[in-house]
Amino acid sequence: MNDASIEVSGLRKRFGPTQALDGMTFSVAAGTVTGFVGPNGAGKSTTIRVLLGLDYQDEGHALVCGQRYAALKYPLRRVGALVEAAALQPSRTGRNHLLWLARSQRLPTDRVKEVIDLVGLDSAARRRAGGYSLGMRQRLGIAAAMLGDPEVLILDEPFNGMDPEGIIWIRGFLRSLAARGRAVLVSSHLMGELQGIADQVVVVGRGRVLADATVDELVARAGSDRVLLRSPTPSEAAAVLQRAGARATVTDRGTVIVGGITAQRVVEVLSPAGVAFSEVTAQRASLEDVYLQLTGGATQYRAGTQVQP
Ligand SMILES: Nc1ncnc2c1ncn2[C@@H]1O[C@H](COP(=O)(O)OP(=O)(O)OP(=O)(O)O)[C@@H](O)[C@H]1O
Repeated sequence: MNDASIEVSGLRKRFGPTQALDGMTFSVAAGTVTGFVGPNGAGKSTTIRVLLGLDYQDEGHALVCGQRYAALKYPLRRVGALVEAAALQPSRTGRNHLLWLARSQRLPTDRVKEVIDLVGLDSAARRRAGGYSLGMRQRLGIAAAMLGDPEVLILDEPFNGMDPEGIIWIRGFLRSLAARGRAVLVSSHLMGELQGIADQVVVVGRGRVLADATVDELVARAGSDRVLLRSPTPSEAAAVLQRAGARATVTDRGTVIVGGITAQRVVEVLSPAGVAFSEVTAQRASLEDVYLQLTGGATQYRAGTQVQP
């Protein structure tokens, strides 16, 4: 395995009655962005905290750059992390916070100006960090993570509190890091945030990996590509398609959802049977659909209701 990487294997961790990690296993290669996604309580933060030596596993191992974080000689030069945007001294300016960090880690203070520019905090860097919005604090946290120009970046929910411009920025930023050979692990509880930036997606639930695949593989694995059909005689259309071996369901809006055959095949079946139709549209399963399928049984908490295990 390449040196600039993350390797998590068989991690188990219990907090009292809660099995937070239950055999968590995955790796992140250099030059890639890996999305780490799962519902609240799935074990993402605990995994990241163990990787960074902020918490200890009961079993398994968690390595960064081939070593335990605690064994790294110059950790900030090897691994940059964003774990808690709020960990700030509010009376300090953003710039002073970074200067203090750089000095305390024996990193060159010239780097402070570079990382401020890198994250677009130039205009706010001399203001007290206590007055920063959550999005600005996230940028400051990312600037801090970048101080040592590390090989590995681990970001826990960096999109939280970001406005649309910030989200676009962070997406481009993470891609550019991967293009420069960095290994990037980015957690999120929203799959959509990772579409278009993650090379690999590790979907987790209840402390273990539910899927570890590329975005395309995940969507294909779900096998839920569908065809939407509009016909003045939906029941007849559905019956003809079912006789041809397709799955066809008439919705309460009078459309027909067809599965198991392509849009072109739908046309080929309906036309000779004399069934009229006004629309035949191929619908690709979205990453969000796949995520919901994968994590449906692993969701611990949903808005307003607690789902029993
Ligand atoms: N210090 C702790 N003490 C007790 N239980 C904990 C502690 N830290 C985490 N847990 C529990 O472990 C489980 C995993 O939590 P974790 O924060 O790792 O999940 P997560 O995937 O990061 O979720 P979120 O998106 O909500 O941050 C949860 O059930 C959580 O309540």
